Amino acid sequence: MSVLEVSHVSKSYGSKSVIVDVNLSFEENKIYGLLGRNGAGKSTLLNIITNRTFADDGEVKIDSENVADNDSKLGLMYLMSEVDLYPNGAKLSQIIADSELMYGDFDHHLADRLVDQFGIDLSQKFGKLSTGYNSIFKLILALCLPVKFVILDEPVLGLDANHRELFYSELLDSYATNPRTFILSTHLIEEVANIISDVIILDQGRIILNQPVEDALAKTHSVVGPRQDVEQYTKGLNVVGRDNMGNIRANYVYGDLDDRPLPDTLQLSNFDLQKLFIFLTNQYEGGRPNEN
Ligand SMILES: Nc1ncnc2c1ncn2[C@@H]1O[C@H](COP(=O)(O)OP(=O)(O)OP(=O)(O)O)[C@@H](O)[C@H]1O
Repeated sequence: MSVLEVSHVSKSYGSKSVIVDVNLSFEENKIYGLLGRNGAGKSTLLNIITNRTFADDGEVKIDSENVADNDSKLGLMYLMSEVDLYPNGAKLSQIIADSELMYGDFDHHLADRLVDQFGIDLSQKFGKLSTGYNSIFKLILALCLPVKFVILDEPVLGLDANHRELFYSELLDSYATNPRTFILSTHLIEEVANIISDVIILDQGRIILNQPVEDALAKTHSVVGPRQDVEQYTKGLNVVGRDNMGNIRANYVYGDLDDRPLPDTLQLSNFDLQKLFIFLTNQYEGGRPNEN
């Protein structure tokens, strides 16, 4: 069982702390969603994990071995990001051949299907690809290389809605036939909410949530009804957001409810991951977040 562990990792650029004492454990065969507002530090963290950027403090290990300058461990991860690692003049088929030399087995069967479904021509030169096809090509590499940790930073950048749907369905298909660990960093929370098993929220370089999606959603409660009743019922609870609709008030609670019976005037339901993300990342703006 391969586990990727991030321990006490910190990174600053000049006087700005970008990653602050981050501890994370990525277990085998899970699909993690790494979420965070612009500038939260997601790309920096993924670059540190894959040894493309050096941390000031802390370490990244796979199965208890440090990954820094450790080719056998680095070869277990593939980071797809908007940074292009391939020469503009290289043909896509050549990049696939070179990647296969570097990583070992390449799933040509899956690649052929993806090439066909996305309609990409492998005789093209990398530098001539449109933004969307640049992402599509790198996604094909990510899904077909024999790595245990597939790390995707903004995977659907530039993809149209049809291609995004196709990618999500192919990702799930590929995961089902060949379970491994995926880390998806994205702003399109609604699109990945049903795909990811675990959610990690990074805010100003700190982890403010790290849980199975199911557990996180089970702690979301929207309490709707007359303003006074809502306020009374949610007093003392962890109210992370509020909405007003005329005389009707919605208070959004994250955490456990207490044993008080729900008054007849109030309606209780759960709310979704995107709302939770917005509330938590607004709440902690400039403040001191707590893990979980
Ligand atoms: N090479 C660098 N030099 C200086 N500052 C940097 C560098 N790389 C990143 N930063 C800063 O670190 C912070 C985090 O950037 P990062 O790209 O990791 O965030 P992100 O969460 O991926 O953002 P986005 O969602 O907007 O892509 C930002 O304030 C950014 O300006």
